[in-house]
Amino acid sequence: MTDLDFTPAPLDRAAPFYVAGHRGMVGSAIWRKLESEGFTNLIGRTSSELDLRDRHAVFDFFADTKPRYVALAAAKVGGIMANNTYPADFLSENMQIQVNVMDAALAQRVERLQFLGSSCIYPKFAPQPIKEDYLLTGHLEPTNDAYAIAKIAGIVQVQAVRRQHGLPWISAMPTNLYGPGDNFSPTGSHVLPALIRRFDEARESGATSVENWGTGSPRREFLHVDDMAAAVFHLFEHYDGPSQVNVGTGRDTTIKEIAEMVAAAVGYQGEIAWDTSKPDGTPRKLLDVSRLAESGWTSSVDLRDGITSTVEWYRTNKEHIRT
Ligand SMILES: NC(=O)C1=CN([C@@H]2O[C@H](COP(=O)(O)OP(=O)(O)OC[C@H]3O[C@@H](n4cnc5c(N)ncnc54)[C@H](OP(=O)(O)O)[C@@H]3O)[C@@H](O)[C@H]2O)C=CC1
Ligand SMILES: C[C@H]1O[C@H](OP(=O)(O)OP(=O)(O)OC[C@H]2O[C@@H](n3cnc4c(=O)[nH]c(N)nc43)[C@H](O)[C@@H]2O)[C@@H](O)[C@@H](O)C1=O
Repeated sequence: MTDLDFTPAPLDRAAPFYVAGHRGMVGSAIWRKLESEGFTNLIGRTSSELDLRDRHAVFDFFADTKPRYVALAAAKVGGIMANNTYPADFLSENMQIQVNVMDAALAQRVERLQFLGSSCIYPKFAPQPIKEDYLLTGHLEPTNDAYAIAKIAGIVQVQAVRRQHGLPWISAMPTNLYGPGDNFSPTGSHVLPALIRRFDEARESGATSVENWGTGSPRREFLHVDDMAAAVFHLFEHYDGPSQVNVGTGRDTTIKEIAEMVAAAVGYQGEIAWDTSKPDGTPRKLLDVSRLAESGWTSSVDLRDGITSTVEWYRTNKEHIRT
């Protein structure tokens, strides 16, 4: 694949910048980051104002607002159980959202677009740490194959637009994320918010045992969402290439260790048990983040500090969170 005649440069702070999914955990963090960088023309729509599955509405929206930059952080998102239970929804809704947004952005010749995928695009048993080049070299993890296929299609759409239309769009592949604005639904969420809520409720009720899913032995890499937003902004200004870029910390930990960190952060002192009838998912997915580091960015939020501040955020906001 040939590269484009384009050198990344500072973005124009006054240009219209659409953050798709600006109320979600990642989109809201990107919005905060852009505000702090001085952007004055941010555009956001909730899903009830603009359903991104509605192709005509999306084309009208892009024609009206004519964004120059787009961060595509709108998606149907969930943890291992949600992905495993509703694969048809995860595939169909994500395909519709990303195809509509990218087609409408192409119609308006949007200058810079960044598509967000996920580390689950890589083969279940990929060598660790996982390099960008390992994409499509093996079978996917079955609990999230439908979601992963939609995300892989998004990467290929970005590459195809670059090749056919010469627009310098890019893709970022985040590892597991957490932080303020997360989804704390007991059945639909990812592991960190699920455990924060479960352990905090156990501490409040005086429960002596808490049961988590799987064996606790899988390893995961966790990145704070403020770091993610900083990486997205960095890539807009410093990266241009057809390959997706991994975004993570380069360090992972077992789910058992995560449970112990969360228990300590919330002050829960009872037993930690494991329901091995629930799926473990992929055994390990540690990203190789050297491409991102070479472009000049590394993460900064320490995991224990990030968990502590997320527990504080949860306690302050638990009356209003998504359940
Ligand atoms: N959370 C994680 O651990 C990870 C996330 N990612 C990726 O990051 C991106 C953002 O995820 P995250 O912020 O966690 O997810 P959230 O669920 O927090 O946010 C998703 C956002 O997408 C919007 N959205 C969903 N469906 C539609 C629709 N039909 N029309 C319009 N908007 C819609 C929602 O809008 P509204 O609130 O208005 O309904 C919401 O703001 C996704 O692409 C995800 O795949 C990647 C790796 C890990
Ligand atoms: C970001 C990523 O998110 C999902 O994949 P995942 O990495 O498996 O993420 P998870 O956070 O759901 O689980 C991580 C691990 O933790 C264990 N676990 C224990 N107890 C709970 C628990 O209570 N909830 C959850 N969700 N997991 C739990 C769980 O069994 C697993 O071993 C996919 O949607 C995928 O598509 C994707 O992109």
